[in-house]
Amino acid sequence: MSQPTWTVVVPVKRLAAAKSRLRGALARVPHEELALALATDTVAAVRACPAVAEILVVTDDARVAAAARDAGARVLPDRPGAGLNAAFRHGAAAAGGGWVAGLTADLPALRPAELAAALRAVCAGPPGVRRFVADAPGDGTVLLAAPPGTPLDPRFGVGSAGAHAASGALPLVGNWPSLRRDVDTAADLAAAVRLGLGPRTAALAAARCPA
Ligand SMILES: Nc1nc2c(ncn2[C@@H]2O[C@H](COP(=O)(O)OP(=O)(O)OP(=O)(O)O)[C@@H](O)[C@H]2O)c(=O)[nH]1
Ligand SMILES: C=C(OP(=O)(O)O)C(=O)O
Repeated sequence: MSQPTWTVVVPVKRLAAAKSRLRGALARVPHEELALALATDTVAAVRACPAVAEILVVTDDARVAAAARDAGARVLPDRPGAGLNAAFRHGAAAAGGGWVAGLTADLPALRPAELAAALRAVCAGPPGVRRFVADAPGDGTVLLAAPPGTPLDPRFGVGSAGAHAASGALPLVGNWPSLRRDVDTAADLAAAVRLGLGPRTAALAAARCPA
């Protein structure tokens, strides 16, 4: 069987408001540069994943939109402007009915091979069932995936791993440290440094060690 090709939806908040818990994590690096680097490295890693046919970045930020287009993504406006899950639903609705995954934009250490392995595991799993990858601590979600004909039905937010499980999605259990390493805090950034950052975030971190 040939590998299905995926549409991956990546919502990104306006940079001025994004990643507020990370503010000040790299001394003298402007916060918006760091937030932009995280999203750019995430999108570049998705673009390098052979299972992915299209990336839909949902954002109202002009700098994010430009970087996303440069990295090969299609950009959608952040409609209806009602938060993260609404942005995921908007992207999924534009995806055209195939295999769809929602991914957070704060995965600067993401390795394309780990994303490919997770997407393969979805395809090999039970038909018609949504699957999710919990973040490294285990309570959040980095990836939610739905087969054709199954709504993505995102439940991202605090405690989203539990919310996704309660809504009928099944966890994926692979050893994918770079996929699970979302960066919300300075400590998360330090953990991502240890895994190996994408080039844009690495360039910022090289000058300034995270606290
Ligand atoms: N398009 C869009 N993306 C969002 C929205 N809210 C969060 N995101 C994105 O969703 C991903 C995960 O969200 P969080 O980790 O909570 O990121 P955040 O809200 O920027 O960070 P904090 O301010 O620290 O809570 C990040 O990549 C955000 O950019 C939203 O309202 N619209
Ligand atoms: C939005 C989420 O991410 P975070 O925990 O990074 O805020 C989530 O895990 O659903």
